[in-house]
Amino acid sequence: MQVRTPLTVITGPLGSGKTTLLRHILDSFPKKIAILMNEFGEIGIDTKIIQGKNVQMADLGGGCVCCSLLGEFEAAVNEIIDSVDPDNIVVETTGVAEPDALVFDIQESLTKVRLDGVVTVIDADAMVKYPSVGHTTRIQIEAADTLLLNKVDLVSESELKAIEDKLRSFNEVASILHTKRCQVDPDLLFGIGRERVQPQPHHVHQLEFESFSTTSPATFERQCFEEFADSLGTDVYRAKGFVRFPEGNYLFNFVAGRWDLEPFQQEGTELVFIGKQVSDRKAEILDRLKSCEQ
Ligand SMILES: Nc1nc2c(ncn2[C@@H]2O[C@H](COP(=O)(O)OP(=O)(O)OP(=O)(O)O)[C@@H](O)[C@H]2O)c(=O)[nH]1
Repeated sequence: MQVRTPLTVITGPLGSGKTTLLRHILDSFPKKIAILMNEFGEIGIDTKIIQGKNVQMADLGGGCVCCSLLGEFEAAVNEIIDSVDPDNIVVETTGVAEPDALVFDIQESLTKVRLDGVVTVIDADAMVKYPSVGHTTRIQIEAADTLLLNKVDLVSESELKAIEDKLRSFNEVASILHTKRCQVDPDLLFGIGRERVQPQPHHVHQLEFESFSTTSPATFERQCFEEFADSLGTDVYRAKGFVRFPEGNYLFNFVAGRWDLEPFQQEGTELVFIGKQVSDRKAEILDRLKSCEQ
């Protein structure tokens, strides 16, 4: 009988640290890992961040793996097993995905894998800024075997305790690990051997978030771009991508009003903007960005 490949699902709200966790796993876990990514937004930014790390990748394209891509998902899983025979498969879902349907599908229909565990990354800073837990986040918390309470550097001890109590009220069994930049021993995430069975979900998933993207061959003036980033907070919840300044190329990440720039080898400028009614502000945001071109 063929041994089933263990599959781990990484889920969690937009910008909570899922890609940061993947990068950490790839740097620190000495196994042959294959990654499947599902992104929200037209350009696969995360795929490009992970590429080059000597890892086998499959990009599921735009959309939400929870509701529209299950057939494509199964085909990608089978192809990756047949072509590279990985020790572990890791699936990163988009921040807007509700993982219960995916978990059900893996447990019920996928014959070549077994669900090893679900890791949900939670943004402690966002939980303080937006304390009411939305429907999608709640499902992500409930599905978890491991809850990574991430970004602990941005909140106080008492805030952390309150968040932990809230997580516990939604999920009594998951282990809760506090992390900064998802620095966790990968052995704690793999080999879980999940036995909890997911009942078939019956949700109709309505996307709350919209996104748009832009690309540009231009070089941007850094100070102007930083002012542009400071101004994004009211319109955008999440933005990410690559931007070219005179001094080099950078990875730009914006989550809930905070942003950073990290030197990154990726030519050109391509950015994705995600927010609740972000399409209404598209023209204005792109005009402000264009004014920073050199
Ligand atoms: N201060 C702080 N920032 C963090 C921490 N972990 C991640 N970040 C930052 O949070 C931002 C988003 O991280 P990502 O790993 O891209 O988040 P994600 O969950 O993959 O985002 P989506 O795929 O868009 O949902 C980046 O700027 C990270 O550097 C942390 O523990 N502390």
